Amino acid sequence: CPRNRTNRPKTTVRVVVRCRPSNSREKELSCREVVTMDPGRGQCFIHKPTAPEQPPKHFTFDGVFSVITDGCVLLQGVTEGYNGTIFAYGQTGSGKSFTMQGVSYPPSQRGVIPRAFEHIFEKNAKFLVRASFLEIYNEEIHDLLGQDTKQKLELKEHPERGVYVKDLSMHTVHSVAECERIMNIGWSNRAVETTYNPHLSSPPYTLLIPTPSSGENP
Ligand SMILES: Nc1ncnc2c1ncn2[C@@H]1O[C@H](COP(=O)(O)OP(=O)(O)OP(=O)(O)O)[C@@H](O)[C@H]1O
Repeated sequence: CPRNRTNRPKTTVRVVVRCRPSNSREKELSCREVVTMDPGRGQCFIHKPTAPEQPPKHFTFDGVFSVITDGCVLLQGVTEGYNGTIFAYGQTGSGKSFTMQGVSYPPSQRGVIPRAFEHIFEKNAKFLVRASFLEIYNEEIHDLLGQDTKQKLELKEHPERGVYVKDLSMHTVHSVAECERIMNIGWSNRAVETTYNPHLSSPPYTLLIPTPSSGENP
């Protein structure tokens, strides 16, 4: 992507598309894959299966991935003191959770979150890291790491801190393993398993908020 002299991306918002392979249900239904990717050009092509002679529609993004990328560009900014957010957007079952969490084996399929944790705790990096994990479901906020995950939390605004969630628990983490432990607790406390649940009018949104601040990690 275009970069300035400090090697930071020029734009503050980058849109990256990831395409997942067909799952077993789609294979059983004999669904055809209609999306192809050109990661080199950051392009994504949609083919019309009923008219293969027609040129595909193409769309250009900041990045296009058929495999997981890491969050290092974002984390580089965070460790320099900037705020950063990864916003995973897509219809249910499109692969948001998989992209963020991934699987530990094969290593190429590890998610953005564990890769980002490793980047924060990599050799020589000294940060105090606290993490929160919340879910927004039916316009209610729940703390996935709180004592009572069913308790509704309130969104507040502070003149200096900005927007924050009142009483959201923060957990100090010292290692990648601790981050993974709390991430797993958070995932298991989610309200519902949403993939392929067409009856949900309002799907839940899950936010993991690691907060590095300068200073020794005690
Ligand atoms: N890149 C991928 N490679 C292999 N399997 C994938 C990939 N992406 C997603 N999947 C699989 O597809 C299924 C749906 O993915 P996932 O649960 O991440 O979707 P989602 O967008 O988070 O859905 P929801 O909004 O319903 O929570 C899962 O079984 C997941 O393992």
